[in-house]
This record gives sequence, structure tokens and C-alpha cells, in this order.
Amino acid sequence: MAAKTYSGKKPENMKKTVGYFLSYMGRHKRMLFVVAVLVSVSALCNLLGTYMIRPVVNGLADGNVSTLLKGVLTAAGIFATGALAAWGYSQTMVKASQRILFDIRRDLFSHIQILPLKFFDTNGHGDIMSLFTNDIDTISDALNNSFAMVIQSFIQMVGTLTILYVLNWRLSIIVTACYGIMLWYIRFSGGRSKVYYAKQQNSLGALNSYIEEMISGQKVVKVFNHEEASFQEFCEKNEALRQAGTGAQGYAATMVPVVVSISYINCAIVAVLGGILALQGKADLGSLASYLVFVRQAALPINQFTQQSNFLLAALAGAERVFKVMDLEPEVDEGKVELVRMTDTGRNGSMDSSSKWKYEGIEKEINSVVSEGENNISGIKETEKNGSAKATAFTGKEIGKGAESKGGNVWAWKKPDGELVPLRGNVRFEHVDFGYDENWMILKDISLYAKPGQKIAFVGSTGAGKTTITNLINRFYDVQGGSVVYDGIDVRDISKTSLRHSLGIVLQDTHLFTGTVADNIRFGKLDATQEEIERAAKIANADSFIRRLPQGYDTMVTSDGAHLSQGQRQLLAIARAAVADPPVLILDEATSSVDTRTEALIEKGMDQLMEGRTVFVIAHRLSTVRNSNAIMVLEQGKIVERGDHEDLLQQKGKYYQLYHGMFELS
Ligand SMILES: Nc1ncnc2c1ncn2[C@@H]1O[C@H](COP(=O)(O)OP(=O)(O)OP(=O)(O)O)[C@@H](O)[C@H]1O
Repeated sequence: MAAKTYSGKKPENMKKTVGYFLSYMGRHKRMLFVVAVLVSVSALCNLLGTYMIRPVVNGLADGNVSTLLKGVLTAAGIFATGALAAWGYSQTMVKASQRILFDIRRDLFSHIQILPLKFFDTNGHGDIMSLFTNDIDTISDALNNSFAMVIQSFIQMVGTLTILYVLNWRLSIIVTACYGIMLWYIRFSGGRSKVYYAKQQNSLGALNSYIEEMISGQKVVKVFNHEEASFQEFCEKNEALRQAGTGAQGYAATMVPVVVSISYINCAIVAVLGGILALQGKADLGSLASYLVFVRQAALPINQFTQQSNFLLAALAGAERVFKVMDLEPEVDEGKVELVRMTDTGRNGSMDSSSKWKYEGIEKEINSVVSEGENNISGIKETEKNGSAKATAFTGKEIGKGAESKGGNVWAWKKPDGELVPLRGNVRFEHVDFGYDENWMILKDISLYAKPGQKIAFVGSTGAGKTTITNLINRFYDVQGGSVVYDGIDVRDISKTSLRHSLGIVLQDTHLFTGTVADNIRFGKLDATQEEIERAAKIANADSFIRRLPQGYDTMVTSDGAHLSQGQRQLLAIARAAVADPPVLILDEATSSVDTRTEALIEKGMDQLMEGRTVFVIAHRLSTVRNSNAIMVLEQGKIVERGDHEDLLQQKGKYYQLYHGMFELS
């Protein structure tokens, strides 16, 4: 069996980490108290049992059978009690440690859920995963093994030394010197293996990342015939790991044999000297026999105590990383404005009477806006110079759509004072400044206006800030200057859950979860019925391909939908947004090349989804750009041109160049 090595990791803030750790242990203090008692009983029984050798041997030497028998039976009883206590504490410890781990995992996961997106943007997925795997594993190991062992070995170590001095203090001076040498060697080899262990961890990390990279990039490796070169590089990394592993395990492996050898030498010296004392009548045979057994078995608790307390330290270092994440500030949400469904609240009478009254007011308001819009249906061509978007037709029909979703639900924003504002999907950016880092602004003085039912497209070179703008609408990040206003309310005043509930987002990278196709669509609205799911799939143009799958809507999706094509995954993502039926949509168009038929399907799906909603689209396709109400051309975080397709072409500026560049490319 490979020797376990010491990682050399220690918590940076021992007091705080131990305090945190104790608070978790404190939740199961009764169990841990039982463990502590049983561990002590087991350790004391070991000591006492060994001590019982003394009356047994003396009984033998005196030829006194009854003393001998009594001694043997008592020793057997003590050892049996010790064994029972050991069984009891190990079982209780397993239960306690599993509960502690359950609590830590639950709290870590739930805390990670409420951390701001910035946490995920600044920490690699691997690092976050390693909290749940490596760090929690180390804590688990320590709780399952080291915790009880440290207590037991400490009691046995102190107890053994005390008994040794009681039995014979002269011999005990030699024994203590030998223990000193043992401790020195344990520390020395632990220190050496620590250096190699760090190297081993680095080499292991490098090898694992390399394997992961090569396996996920296997297609590219094969396309470029890179197999031989990739194998060579693997061998180099494998060799580095072999060398570091040999050093780390080599030193660790010497620890036990060296300690045991010192203990043998110790025993031999004590046996000779003790024998002389016995011959001189200065010690009885029984004492010498039990003394020798104590000396022989003392090496074990010393070794165990040093090793296990090191593992405990390493576990605390792991726990510290976990607790640090738990200490991170959760996503702040001071928004008090909530989204309410009028069909559920006002109509069912669960809302207070003043709100209900206002709800009726909203219906009147919606109707009046609808008729107002209908009067202007010829199309308002509104140009807001100096910062605001140039917007086109704004029809009453669209307002009606914004307030009443396809599912027949009427939604409204409920302000803290009970005032209700109809949900329409009116979004306005007013002189917005933003930077991920406060010292480096990404967006500068962005102003735009999207009226309900309009489609606003963002175009511009990579890194211009298109995605960043959409990140501000759903409050993944908050603006640093200016404001984003939704239906006349500053988004910072809206509760994040409500805000995100009212926004549908289709990202470029579709992520599918393990579950059925229907479950994956239902992700957009957890209480969606089968009819709603199928209706959404039809809107997204996904229904026909889903029906062709082996189990239709019940087909299992695994490994992020690996068995589905890129286009099919995209269609499911559109269906997911469709089932949520939000008044505002944010679409990050897929750039990945799919065949033209699928692209046409996706395009049709997107178009059907966009119908009647306010849409922000990060456009990569000409068709999307062309039929947008307004196109924002971004460059280095600034809107450099705005207008509809025709206007922008006439301007012969950036858009004109981009459009012709794209045109030539296609
Ligand atoms: N989470 C982040 N933390 C720090 N900087 C970021 C983050 N996300 C984006 N940036 C930076 O912000 C700038 C704008 O990025 P953004 O993703 O908005 O560009 P984009 O126009 O959407 O580009 P693309 O078309 O390539 O997706 C870039 O300089 C980018 O490096």
C-alpha cells in the first residue's frame, strides 16, 4: 500500500478556520461527545490491557494459577471493552462526519448559487469544482480517519509515557531519548516529502490538464495528425510525475520502517538493562514484561499522532478555501419592485384591495394605450438625436402584447407602495458607463431606447462591448454611471429574480442539462404543462425534430446534449426561451456554422420567438440586422452609428463597411 504523504498545506488563518469548522462540528456535538468518550475508553483500555501483562506474568512466575486466571480474564474483559468502544466510535464518527460533510456541501452549493456572476467570470470552473472534489474529500478523509485517531493516539502517547515512568523511571530516560530521535526523523522525512509532494501535485495537475485538453481536442489532434507529438508531450509530463511521485512516496515510505527499527533498538536496550535490573532484584518480571510491550507499542501512537495531525492541518487548509467562498458577499439585491401575475393575484383576489383597484386601473391604461397606438398605427418615425436610439413604429398592438403574454397572463411591476406598472418591455439606457474593473471602462456614455415590440441589433467588432450591454439589462452587472430603465423603473430598483423572470435569454453556448428533452425546455418555466412545452417547441421550430427522436419529448439528454447536433441544441434553447414567454428577449446569435437548412430553421424559430417582443440581439446574420428597427454599431464601448439598415447604408460609415465586408465574405 502506498504511504500517505503530507501535503504541507496549512490554513492561513488558523483561528478563524478552526472557529468555522467547530461551528459545523457543534451542530452535531452530541454525536461528537459520544465519539470523544468512546475514543478515550478505547485508548485507556489499550493502556490498561497492556498493563495487565504485569499481574499475569507475576502470577506465572509465582505459579499462582488463580492470580494468573484472574489477570487473563480481566485483560480479556478490558480488551473486549476497548474493541467495543473502538467499533462504537468509528460507527458514530462515520455518521457524524457524513452529516458534517452534508451540511458543508449544502451550504457551499447554496452559497455559490447566490454569488454574483463576477465570481464565475473570475474563477475557473476547475477551481470551483475542486472545492467540491479535492477540498471536501480532504475534509472527509480527516473527519473519517484523522479526527478520532489524533485524540486516541494523543491519549495513548501521554498515557504510555506516564505508565513507563511509573513502572521504571531510570529505563524511561533511555526510552524518552529514543522517542526524541523518532520524532526528529518523522519531522525530517515529513519535511522532505513535503517538498516532493508539492512537485508531485504540480506535475499531477499539469498531466491531468493535458489529458483533459487532448481528449476534448481529439478531433483536432486527428485532423492535424498530431498523435505522435501529443504522445511525446504526454510521456514527458508522465515522467515528471513519476520522478516527483518517487521522491514524495520514497521519503514517506521510509518513515514507518525507520520508526519501527528505532523502536526495536529501544526494546533491545531496555530488555538488556531491564533484565540486569530484574536479576539484581530491582524490578519484578511482570513489570519488565509489560514495560517492554509498552515500549514496543509506543512507536505507533507517536507516528500516528504526527501524521494524522498533519492530515488534519491539510484538511483545515481545504476547509479554509471552502469557508472563504462561503464568506464571499452574495449578489446584492436591493430591488424592491416585484413582478406580479395579475391573473393569479388580482383576479383571484389574493392581492390587497388597493392593489386590485390599481389593477383595474392598469386594464384601463392598457386599453387606452392600445387605442392611442391604433390611432397612430400609420407609424411614428421618431428620431431622438443626441444619444437615444432612433426608433420606428410603435403600435398599440405591440403594447397590448407586452402587457398580456401569449399565455394570456397579464403581468405588472408592483412597487413597494403597491402601485402597479404594466409590464410592457420598454427599455432605456441613459448615459450608461460601465467597466468590469472600475479603472477600465468598457462602455462609455451609452444611450438607447427600445420600445415594446422593437428589435434592436448590436453589431461591431469582437470585444466592442455587445455582450456587456446585455449583461447590464439583466443585472449580471450593475452600471457605474447613468441608468438602465425598464418600463420607467430603474432596473436597480427591481428585484433580480423578477427582472430575470421577465427577460428571456438565448445564449450562443447552449447548455443542456441531464434530463428529458421536455425537462430541458421546462427549464424556462418550471411549472410549464406538456401543452405549453409543445407549443413553445412549435414556435421554436423544434417540434418536428423532437418528434423524430426515439422517445420524442421523453428522450433523455445527457452529457450536455452530446448526441444532438449544434442546430438542434440551438432550437431547444429557443424553445426554452419561448416557454418562458418573456416580454423582453436577449439573443446572442449563434456563430457556429450549421448547414443552411438548419440555419433557416433556427432563423425561422428565432423570428417566431421575437414576434411582438422587445428584442436585443447581438447580430451575426445579415437578415437579423436588416429587419431590425434600430441597429447600434459599437466600437470600443461606444455607439458610433445608429439607425435602421437603409439609413446606415446611406451614411456610408462603419456599418456600410461592415455590411459590405460581410457581404463579400458570404
Ligand atoms: N467578465 C469579464 N471580466 C472582465 N472583462 C470582461 C469580461 N467580459 C468581457 N470583458 C471585456 O469587455 C470587453 C467587451 O467584451 P464583450 O464580451 O462585451 O464584447 P463583444 O462585443 O460581445 O465581443 P464578441 O463579439 O467577441 O462576443 C472586452 O475587452 C472583454 O475583454
